[in-house]
Amino acid sequence: AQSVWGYDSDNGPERWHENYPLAKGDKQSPIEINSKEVQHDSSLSSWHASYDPGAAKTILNNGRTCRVVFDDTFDRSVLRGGPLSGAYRLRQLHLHWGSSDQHGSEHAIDGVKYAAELHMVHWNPKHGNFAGALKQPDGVAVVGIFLKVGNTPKPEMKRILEEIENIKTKGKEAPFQHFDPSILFPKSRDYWTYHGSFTTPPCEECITWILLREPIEVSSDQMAKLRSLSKNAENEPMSPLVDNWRPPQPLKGRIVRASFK
Ligand SMILES: CC[C@H](C)CCC(=O)Nc1ccc(S(N)(=O)=O)cc1
Ligand SMILES: [Zn+2]
Repeated sequence: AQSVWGYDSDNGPERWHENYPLAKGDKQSPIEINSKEVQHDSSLSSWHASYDPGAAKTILNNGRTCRVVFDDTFDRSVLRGGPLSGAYRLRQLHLHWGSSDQHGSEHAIDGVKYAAELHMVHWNPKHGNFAGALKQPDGVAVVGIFLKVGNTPKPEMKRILEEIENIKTKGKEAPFQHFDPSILFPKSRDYWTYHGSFTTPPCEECITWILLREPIEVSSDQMAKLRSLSKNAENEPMSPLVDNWRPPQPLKGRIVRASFK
């Protein structure tokens, strides 16, 4: 029987469409960004995040990623501006990473893959709730931040990585409070934006992607910490949680706009 979707050969991205037909849609994510084909759009305004550190609730390992969950029951932590109209509520953030520093990001820029990619997931409250928002083309907005291995690692990542000890195996969850995720943003607000999908099943095409051009730096040790997470539950055989990324999908004529020249 088809096991639940994942990133292994028997349940990975090449087979998702068997249970999730949207995976073969024509607005799928991630994509390969080719700078030469990007259109600079001077009408794109800058985006603004106003997050309440008190909205952070818990951090969990769901066997596929490490996710921080926020209180999104009212307009408490919101993203606005850029390609968006209205305020989108921050719901969760999570990461995708590789088995080595040379790969792990989902989007690629001119063939360059980063060691990891952090996603901050927001939804449009005009659609009532998250489940309703993912049925709408303007339902969800995800800010993507690339993580690059370098020698001036960003101390702000430490808070998330320190919690990893407490959520080593699938199903583990720990309190994660008083955290403002905007400390993770790089200096530059330059971004690319395009319309796409969840990069995991059910692959709904409801996402306005806002990909930040400037990566944040992490150390190789920090990446090793991320790779010490397991996709198995506590009493199951050890299986490292690595390579939880979907490869780039066909652009199918979509335009990628840049906020910068
Ligand atoms: C039932 C709908 C959905 C499974 C609820 C869970 C969820 O939030 N999924 C999700 C969110 C973000 C991304 S990504 N990687 O940022 O494109 C991928 C999947
Ligand atoms: Zn993601």
